[in-house]
Amino acid sequence: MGNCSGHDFSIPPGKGPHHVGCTDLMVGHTVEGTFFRLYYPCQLSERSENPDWVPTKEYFNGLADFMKINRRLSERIFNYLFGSCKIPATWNAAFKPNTKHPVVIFSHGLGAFRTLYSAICVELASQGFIVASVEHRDESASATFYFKEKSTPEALKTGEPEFPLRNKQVKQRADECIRALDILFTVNSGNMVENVLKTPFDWSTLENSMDLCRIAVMGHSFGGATVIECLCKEVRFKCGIALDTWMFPLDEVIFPQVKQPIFFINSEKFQWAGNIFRMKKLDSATIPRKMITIRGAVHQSFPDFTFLTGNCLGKIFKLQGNVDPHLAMDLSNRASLAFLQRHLSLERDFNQWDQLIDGKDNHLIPGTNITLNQIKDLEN
Ligand SMILES: CCN(CC)CCN(C[C@]12C[C@](c3ccc(C(F)(F)F)cc3)(C1)C2)C(=O)Cn1c(SCc2ccc(F)cc2)nc(=O)c2c1C=CC2
Repeated sequence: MGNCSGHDFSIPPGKGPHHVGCTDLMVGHTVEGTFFRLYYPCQLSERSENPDWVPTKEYFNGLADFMKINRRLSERIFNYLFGSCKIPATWNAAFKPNTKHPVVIFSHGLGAFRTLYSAICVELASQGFIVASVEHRDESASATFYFKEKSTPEALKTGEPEFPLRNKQVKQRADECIRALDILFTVNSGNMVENVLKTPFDWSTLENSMDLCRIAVMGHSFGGATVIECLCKEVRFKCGIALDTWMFPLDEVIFPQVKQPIFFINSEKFQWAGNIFRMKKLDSATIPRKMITIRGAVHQSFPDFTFLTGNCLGKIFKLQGNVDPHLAMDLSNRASLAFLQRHLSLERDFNQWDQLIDGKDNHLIPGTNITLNQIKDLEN
């Protein structure tokens, strides 16, 4: 693994039995198109060219804008810190056609983009999943690109109420995840998809490779809200895993329409009573709804940044809590795999981590750290 910034901070490789490949697919030239990064079990290839973690420097500029920091200064800092960072996967490696693979669609958070959750996506692919990490064009990504000017620019104007924009965005995000799923269905049935990006990956090798009865949706923060919206709209998603979900964009009127199991995996530091109160509205006596909290974790414990700076910067930028980043990620990924085995009826050994779904671990809290009376104050 290459060094990211002088120190040896790199994104951990997958722990599963499969080598991991990754490639990009963009269908349609405009902002209405679909754009995602695919992580998949691949054949061992002698050339191990790993793709850059951040695809182009425009993304660093977008990130700077999102964080409201000066572009010139931050571009140099980001390049110094992360410019040489690689994703632990082989770019455009040949797909490994043997069994049918379960599928996960991943939705990034506000200000993020499709490559920032590769520790999660690579782990899932190494365990035999095909993962499509969508790049949203709802103006919630730090940056994205397409090849034709878009219709009308829109962002939150000062004084404008936030909910209507965020609710519109979460609906668009869900549509983009469903469009990505439709494209995977097309590929699986052997039909051609026109990839606007000229990547040397042969998509026809994915024909009949996906187990399209075993599909889950997963996301972080705004992406967690996108999970709930997706489950409501699309029954092909058999379950959802929502990482440190931001519930604000969701209209609670859809909650009774969500019939699939949901797993809320929260950080200890990000959550607050109002947000937990909304998650609890999805509690059900009949449908499996689970929640765990990772002790000492922060919001950034889920995206890749948590691995890429030392403790000092990690603490300053709140990219690391007071839990080891690798431990937090392992707990989240293993609990996720156990939940996916249970609700996609996989024949694997992920049930070895069933205890984590109930928060039975020193570094986990079953449910939430938010005390009930904090939530009760909101009830009346
Ligand atoms: C100025 C914007 N301000 C108001 C919204 C809050 C900005 N903010 C906290 C940040 C993202 C932060 C970040 C990244 C990266 C470095 C770096 F130094 F490592 F590069 C540092 C510092 C800045 C932590 C969040 O938005 C938190 N958050 C996120 S963070 C998703 C993300 C974004 C960019 C990434 F690179 C990685 C991950 N996703 C959500 O869906 C939601 C929220 C809040 C509510 C809903």
